[in-house]
Order: sequence, then structure tokens, then C-alpha cells
Amino acid sequence: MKIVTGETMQGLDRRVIDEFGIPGLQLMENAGRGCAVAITEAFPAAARAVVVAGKGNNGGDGYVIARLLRESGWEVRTIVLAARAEIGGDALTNLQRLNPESLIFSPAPGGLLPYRQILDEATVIVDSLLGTGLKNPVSAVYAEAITLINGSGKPVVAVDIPSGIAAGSGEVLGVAVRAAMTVTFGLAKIGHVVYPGCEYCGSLKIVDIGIPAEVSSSAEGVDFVDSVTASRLLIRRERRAHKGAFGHCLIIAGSTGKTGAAAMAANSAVRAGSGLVSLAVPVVLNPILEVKTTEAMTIPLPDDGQGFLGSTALPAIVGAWEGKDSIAIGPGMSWNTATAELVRQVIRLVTAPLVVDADGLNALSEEVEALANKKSPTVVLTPHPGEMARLTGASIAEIEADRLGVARAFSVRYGVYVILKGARTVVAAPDGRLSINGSGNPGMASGGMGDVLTGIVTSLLGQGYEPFTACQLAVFIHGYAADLVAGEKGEIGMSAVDVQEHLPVAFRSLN
Ligand SMILES: NC(=O)C1=CN([C@@H]2O[C@H](COP(=O)(O)OP(=O)(O)OC[C@H]3O[C@@H](n4cnc5c(N)ncnc54)[C@H](O)[C@@H]3O)[C@@H](O)[C@H]2O)[C@@H](O)CC1
Ligand SMILES: [K+]
Repeated sequence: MKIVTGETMQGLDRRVIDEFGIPGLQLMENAGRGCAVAITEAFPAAARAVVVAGKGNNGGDGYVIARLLRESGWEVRTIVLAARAEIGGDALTNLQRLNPESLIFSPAPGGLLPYRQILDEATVIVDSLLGTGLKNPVSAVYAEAITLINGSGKPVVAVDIPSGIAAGSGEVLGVAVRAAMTVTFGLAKIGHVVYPGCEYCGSLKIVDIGIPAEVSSSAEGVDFVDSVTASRLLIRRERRAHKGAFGHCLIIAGSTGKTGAAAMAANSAVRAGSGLVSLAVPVVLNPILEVKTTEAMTIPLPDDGQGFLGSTALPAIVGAWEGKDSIAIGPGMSWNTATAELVRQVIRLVTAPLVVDADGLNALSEEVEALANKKSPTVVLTPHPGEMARLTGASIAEIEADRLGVARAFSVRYGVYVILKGARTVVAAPDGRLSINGSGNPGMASGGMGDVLTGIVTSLLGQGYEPFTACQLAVFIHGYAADLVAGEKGEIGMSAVDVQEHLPVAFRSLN
């Protein structure tokens, strides 16, 4: 599903008006009608609605809703958070079609308080204060109205987006309406799907307001990956397929105390459908990994005698990657000078698709410019916000405030694919494509989940998926398997191996 920013949506509306000659008034009518239908479906017995409207076109949609609900037998009051003279254009045209006695103008701070009882008597409150036109933190009058609406305890239907949520980022600009349902127009906005915005929307309904398909399909947007999209990304297997068709991946991982990371990465690659998996580990740990993995083949690498790798392992690694379709480096490798140098040597030499994770990312953060000398056209980095902070020098708060922007900038600058983990994981491609993942739950906030993801994405790259698709599908299936575990066992206590073991069922449900 494609999602867009508020500005992109406003641009689409303008194109529809200018190039297709569909009047703005018609779009507003369609938008208001879509909301009114959704409201009457949710509340089949006509009742009492209070429309709280702002001075822009979001308010204009609210006037249409007020008129249409009234026509279908509802009792409707409309509170306008502006003076009449402030309203113009299509919104004014629709305001003028309302019975003046149903209107209350309340432009000043404190002005709404006398009308609290009206809100208390409502069956439903329609929030048409602010839509995609919201720019800065909400003004005092609007903030007061939003607080009153939230305090009423009544179900709220938000028009386009809950007022106070930034359509382009999902940020709460001061305070925001908590809606039971949000009815949006044409395409969903980024603010509907990313945190914290998505928690304010309630159920999301997208209504068609007559934007021609050629206009919406040409819009610059971000992919939102849900099960429908993920199912489209999945390559179906030929019935006569053999293991050679699904790639042989090499995972370089592990150190003393962290053999689990190596095992989970390799076992997850097996569970994600690789034809063959090889796991290269420090020689002293080989006997342990032989036990922890069954399908994967282990490759013992020269180490420092204590189970840590350094440059002495490089010739063996170069020999091991011969004929491999994808390579991962990093899970459980530890962060020390010798290992970090080895990781950077590998990044400079590998030509196959390469995934760098965990301690591999830490090694890279000491010398990010090593990426400038990479040979592989496909390098995937899988940082969580802390690792992204080390890679970029920004703070975690700065990264969390603009996850899409940060991922895209890094990806474009270094020519790498970035999987920025966290609630609503972001995938960025060097050509600027962006994607937001729709699966997953807080049960995934535990050790080892990243190793599982590394195994999946390495496996999909080795199976021949286009890199951006491999990242999108890997992230989705990882979260989706975790959602299946949550459905069976709950979120608390879910382990990374639980997720790994649910991968086949997760793939089956997409097939
Ligand atoms: N032709 C179109 O563009 C269509 C627009 N539609 C509706 O129009 C909305 C966008 O309308 P507008 O561009 O008029 O914008 P909005 O109605 O979302 O908000 C703009 C108004 O809010 C005020 N405002 C902005 N930031 C504020 C803040 N921080 N505190 C208080 N007030 C603030 C502005 O001064 C302006 O008057 C959409 O969300 C949608 O609901 C729909 O009717 C469909 C068609
Ligand atoms: K709104």
C-alpha cells in the first residue's frame, strides 16, 4: 500500500482540480460523504453528532458531514473554532449551507467551555479541526478543544487525520485527538501508520474521493508493507525446484559467549528457505556450533585461541565465500580492535550481496568511510537506533524523531540498503525508495531478534530476491512470525528462537 505525506496529498488534490477539472467543492463533497457514510455505518440508529470544525478545508469537510448527517435524520451541532469572517473558499460555501441555528462560533481561548455539555450529550464527535494543513504545534484554542474532546469520553471520528498529528511524520504537535475511527481520503498518510500517530487513529478507513488512478499511482510515496503487499513480494516455488535454486549463503558470526547469535542467524537462514547455509565461526567454537546447528554446515576459522576473530581469519573467509550467493557478517562477533579490522577488510573485498549486522555495524561505525571502498553493489546494514546513532553521530532521539529521513539520507549517501529497526521498521534503498513495515509487536524487544532478521535477509538475498524486496519481505516475515507467536503464547517471554521456528508457518500464510 502506498502512503504519502500531507504535502504530497495536497499536491495530488491540486492536480486533480487543475488538470482534470474536478472542482475542489466536489472533492470536499466526496470526502464529507465518505465520512458521513462511515459514521452512519458505525452508528446505524440516527442520533446526535457534534462536529468540531477548524477554519480550513478540514473544517469544510466537517460542514459537509454536518449537512449529510442532518439529512439522514441526525441531530447535529457544529462548533466552529474560528470567527465566521476567517472562513473562506469551499469551506465557506459549505458553512453557508448549514442551518445558522446549529452553529456555534468559538474563536477565543476558553470559549468552548460553556459548550462542554453539548459534547457530553453527543453520540459521536466529529473531529474536523485540523487535517493535512497542520504545520506547527497546535494553537492554544485548538489545544483546548482537543483536550475537551479527549476528556469527553465520547467516540470520536477523525476527518482525514486526528487533529494534532503531523500527516508527514506521525508526530504529535503538542496535543492530538484520540479517535475511535479515522476516515482519510485517497491514500493513507505516513502519520496514520507510524508511531505515535497510528495509536491515535483508531480504525483507519480510506475512502475514494474521485482522484484518478493515474494521479495517485504517479505520486511519490512510501511503501507500507502489510500482509497483502508481502504476499505480492513472495516468489512462489516451482514444483520441480531443487536446492540449487535457493542459494547458498555464508554467515560469519560468533565469539566466546555469543555462540547463540551465530546459531540463530544460521538456523533462521535455513528457516527462511535457503538451499544451503554455511556458518563460519572461530575454530575453538566449532564443536559448539556443530551441536547448535543441524542443517547448516560449519566452517572453522583460525582465531586468537580464545574464540575471537581477527585478520588471520581473512584468507579462510575469502576461500569460504567462493561460490556463495550472499554473505552476512557480524552477529555475536564481539567488538574489539582485531575483529573490527577484519569486518572492514571483508566489506572492502566481498563482491556478493553482503549483510552487516550487530558487531559488524559497530566495527563500521569506527570508520564509516570503509563503505566508500566496498566492492559489492548490494550491502545491507541492519542497525537499531543505537547502532544508527553510532553510525551517524546523531543522538538516538534525533534518529527516532525522523526515522525515514535519517535512513534515506544514510542510504543515499553511502549507496547501501538500510534496515532501521524499531517499532515500524524502515527500509531505505540507495535510489531513495522507502518502506515502512506493518508487522511485529513489543514481544520482539528481546535479545537475538536481530540475529534472526540477519539470517532471513541473508537467505532472501541468496535466493535471488531484488535487494529492496529482500529487505522488505525479511522485515515483514520476521514481524509476522512474531505476531503468530504472540497469538499462541503472548508477547511476554517470546524468544528469538520462537520467532525463528515460526518462520515456515509465516511464509505459508503469505503463499
Ligand atoms: N482540495 C483539497 O485540497 C481537499 C482537501 N480536503 C480537506 O482539506 C484538508 C486540508 O485543508 P487545509 O489545507 O485548509 O488545512 P487544514 O484545514 O488541515 O488546516 C489549515 C488551517 O488550520 C490552521 N492551522 C495550521 N496550523 C495550525 C496550528 N498549529 N494551530 C492552529 N491552527 C493551525 C491554518 O491557519 C488553516 O486555517 C485535508 O486534511 C482534508 O480534510 C478534502 O476536502 C479533500 C479535498
Ligand atoms: K481532523
